[in-house]
Amino acid sequence: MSALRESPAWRALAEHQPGVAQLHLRELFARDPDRARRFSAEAAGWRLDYSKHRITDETLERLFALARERGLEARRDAMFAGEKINTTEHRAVLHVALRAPADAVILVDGENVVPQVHAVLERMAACAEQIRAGAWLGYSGLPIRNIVNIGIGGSDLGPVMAYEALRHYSERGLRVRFVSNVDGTDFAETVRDLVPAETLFIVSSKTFTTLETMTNARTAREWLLAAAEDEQAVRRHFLAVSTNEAAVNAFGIPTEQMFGFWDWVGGRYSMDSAIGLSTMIAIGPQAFREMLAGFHAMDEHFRTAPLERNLPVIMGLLSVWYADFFGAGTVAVLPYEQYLKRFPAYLQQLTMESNGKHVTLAGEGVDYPTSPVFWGEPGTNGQHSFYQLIHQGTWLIPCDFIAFAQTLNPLGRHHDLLIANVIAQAEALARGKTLDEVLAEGAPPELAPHKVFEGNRPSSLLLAERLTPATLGALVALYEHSVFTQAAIWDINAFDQWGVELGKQLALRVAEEIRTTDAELAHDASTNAAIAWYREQRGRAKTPSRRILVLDVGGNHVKVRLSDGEEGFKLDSGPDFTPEQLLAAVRRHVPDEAFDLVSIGVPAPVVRGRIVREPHNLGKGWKDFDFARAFGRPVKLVNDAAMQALGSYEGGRMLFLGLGTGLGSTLIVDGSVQPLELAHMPYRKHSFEHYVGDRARERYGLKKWRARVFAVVEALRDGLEPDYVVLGGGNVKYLDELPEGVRRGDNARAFVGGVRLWEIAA
Ligand SMILES: O=P(O)(O)OC[C@H]1O[C@](O)(CO)[C@@H](O)[C@@H]1O
Repeated sequence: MSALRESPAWRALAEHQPGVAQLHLRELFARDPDRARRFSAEAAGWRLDYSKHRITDETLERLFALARERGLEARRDAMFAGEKINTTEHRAVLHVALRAPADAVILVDGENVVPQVHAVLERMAACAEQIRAGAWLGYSGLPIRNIVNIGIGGSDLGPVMAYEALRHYSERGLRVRFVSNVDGTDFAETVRDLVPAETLFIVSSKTFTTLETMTNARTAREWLLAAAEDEQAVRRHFLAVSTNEAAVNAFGIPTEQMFGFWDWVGGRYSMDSAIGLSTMIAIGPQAFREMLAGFHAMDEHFRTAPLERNLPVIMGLLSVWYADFFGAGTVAVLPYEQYLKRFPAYLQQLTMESNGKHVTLAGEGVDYPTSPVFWGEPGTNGQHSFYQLIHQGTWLIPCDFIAFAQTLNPLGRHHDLLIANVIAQAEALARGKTLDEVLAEGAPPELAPHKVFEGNRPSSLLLAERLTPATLGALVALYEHSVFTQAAIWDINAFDQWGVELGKQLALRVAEEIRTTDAELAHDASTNAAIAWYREQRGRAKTPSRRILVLDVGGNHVKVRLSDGEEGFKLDSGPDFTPEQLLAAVRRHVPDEAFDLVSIGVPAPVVRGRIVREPHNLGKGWKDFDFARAFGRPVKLVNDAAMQALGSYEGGRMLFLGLGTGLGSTLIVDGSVQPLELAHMPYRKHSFEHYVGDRARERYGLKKWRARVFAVVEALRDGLEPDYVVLGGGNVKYLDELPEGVRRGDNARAFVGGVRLWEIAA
């Protein structure tokens, strides 16, 4: 038998448990009207009501005795002193140093680490301010507006949770997203509507070797370079958070753009280190510091409060009580706060990667359950899902209810109802409903047993005034130290994670066996069969085909090109050209099986994929023509200028003017194409097109035409306030100079636009 099970305090608890197991919470409350007050404690803005637990004063005394016997206080002090308590990795465990005030002194190997922490925080703050002010520019000169954190585990869950939790305090002009899974869908869906020129990636990885993160980071690099076409762009669009400078540099991220942390910060304890850079960019340095202050307040409470009033200690001991003495295998975490929707997922790594261990610090097998499974969903959604089992199922599931007095989004009675629900759920779980009560309500006898609630289901109520950066920091620290307390009792190492290694190693081996399709398989029969199945399926599977036929229809020609073909070619069009002629010409030149999708740019106004007026410079029959039917393929129709514009687009708000037979015009705002038809709008004595179209150039001569183009650009720039203007179309070649700040488009970009039509909103 293990030393823990043989210890006097453990034995005392084991002897005491059957008596407590007989007691009902109804009875305990009835006996002691002061129970709620006596079994509540406060710290760092949080109030823990633990009166609805299946405990008596004696239980608590025995649990605190266990904590003392296991040397909890000494272990805690060793952590704060920077001792190498992560014995299997020979590391100190100092996430508490990440939130220590600047004048604190915490030594690791004789060196005070606090100044390093604050130096990194200052660099993070400078970077975050620059991005928030719109002063960090991407390769095309536009400000960064999208932040994508690439990381996994502790390099993802903390940042995601904190961003969601503190969204209310975030800069809404920035889009902050997270990619973690090696499943390509995660990356693809995350960047789907983002413009590379405005997107900054933060590659967050302590080791900078994690398979998932590095695979996603390389894909992000390719995605950026497909648009930027210049390696130099990587510097402007990538930051790194890591302890591995050499690997960061090898990726192409300079050291000035790397934010470091230290081996004494565990991944799941790192959301307040540089790993929180995305959080800081979202909420700003000041709010980030408030969050750190909240963490620190709870750290100080844990470090100094007597065990009997110490929130993390009480929570940790209760966890041990249920896991080891009631056989409760899980704990439900139920935040009644929508902003905390990712908190249960975050806690899963914190609790289970920390305390899901099977040997003691000395390497001996444990003969008692260690970490329970943590899970949960925000209230009230869970009530309409799994609460049934908590109320009437056969498992004992202690619950942590989390709620705030004030909502950040006051809306009618919503918050009163939310809080009424959390209070009522805790009451219902504790109290239950007896058979007599059910019958007294008039339930038919045969139905009565179904309506009985045993009650006596334990829960904690964690309450704070308001969700702020500080209360969030304190909440996370509360759970961190609760985890520490449990590990101290169980005599396990909460700071290593050897359990994730075997799967990683085997995945590498299997990946290689999939790649080299003929390598002999030497796993068990089931594993061999799964690999063989995938090899076969993979060989057969056709990547969903997306070969796009792009048709750029103009007044004189139609340019034709296939997305997987070589050079494009031209067909003749003209003032009598009809859609039927277009179809016939395409069929003559392009085999039907050569494409799956069609993009068509037409010199006519197109609204929501429909031609709304016949083109001026072509024949009749274009409006309402059913191209999808005629081609037998999905077709996207767009105005020809819009198609070229889409190909020239580099983010932000772009006005595109196409100088050709007529005047094409398109505005693209944040990737969304806004149809415009400015050509025939009144301008001076005629219309815009009258002054800058092909006929005007022929009639008035180049000099006048150029001056008029400049005047039209100016007028439209004043009216539409774009970030930049691109002048495209065939006639842009007649302009030697361009108005200031205007870029020259390239006709060939129409093809790119045609392909992009299938990627972004139009
Ligand atoms: O930050 P890294 O080194 O990419 O590691 C990510 C995660 O992988 C683990 O090492 C194992 O899952 C976690 O502890 C860690 O949070």
